[in-house]
Amino acid sequence: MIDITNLIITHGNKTCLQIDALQIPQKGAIALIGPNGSGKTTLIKSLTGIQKINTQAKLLINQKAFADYNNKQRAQLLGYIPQRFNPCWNQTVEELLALALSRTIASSEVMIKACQQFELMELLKRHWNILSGGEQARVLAAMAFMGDPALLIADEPGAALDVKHRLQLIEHLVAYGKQQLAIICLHELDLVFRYFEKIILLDQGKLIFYGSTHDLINNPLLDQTFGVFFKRIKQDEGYLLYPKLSNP
Ligand SMILES: Nc1ncnc2c1ncn2[C@@H]1O[C@H](COP(=O)(O)OP(=O)(O)OP(=O)(O)O)[C@@H](O)[C@H]1O
Repeated sequence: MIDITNLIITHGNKTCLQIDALQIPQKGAIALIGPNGSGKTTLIKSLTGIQKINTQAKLLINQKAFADYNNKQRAQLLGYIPQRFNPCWNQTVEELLALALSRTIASSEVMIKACQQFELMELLKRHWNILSGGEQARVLAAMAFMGDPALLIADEPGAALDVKHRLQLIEHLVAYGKQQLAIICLHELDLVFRYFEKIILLDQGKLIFYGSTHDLINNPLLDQTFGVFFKRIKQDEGYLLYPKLSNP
């Protein structure tokens, strides 16, 4: 479903992202991880068409470059939960959801379902700029899910959420990956190794691992990349990672 070759993103003389080849199938929930500045958001911006890519690169989503889709097709193709969002003016939650709905072919029932799913009913008349960070994150998630996109991308969607809403959102995203493709950038490695079956690991702009969580968990690459020593604690549902700065 996603086919990337020769992707190089530079800013000034710094190469911020270089991916020689990466193919991702059309279903699954994939965690995108890496230290600060490793290129995760740059990859997400490349996938969502926000970042201009080099002319030699091939970046295809369902065999077509993002630029070759029209606006309506893009809305059905892609749902995006950004790290930060500022609406053009200070709209209400209801207006924002209606705007997102108008870009899809979904019925208004889908909007009601999204409101229930993300506990937005009480917030519908509230304006964006008075919402808390976590409330804003739930609105963005609802907007992205409503179109039932083939590809759902989330950039640190749980960062502002309390523990319950964070788990709910991660579970929605992972469940979404059973039918469609969801790529989620996150720093909470415990959640990664508990919920996700596949991982993309970036370091200093390079793709250094793409594969199963099972293959990465005991790989020293994980410790080297993050510059810490992880104690891996096996749980029924996955692994808890306990990081230390020095080798115990
Ligand atoms: N417009 C830009 N101009 C210059 N440098 C940029 C620009 N955008 C990104 N970078 C640099 O590219 C590198 C990768 O940035 P990116 O935001 O993709 O990292 P990240 O992995 O998402 O980091 P974080 O975990 O901190 O969010 C960083 O060193 C960043 O400073």
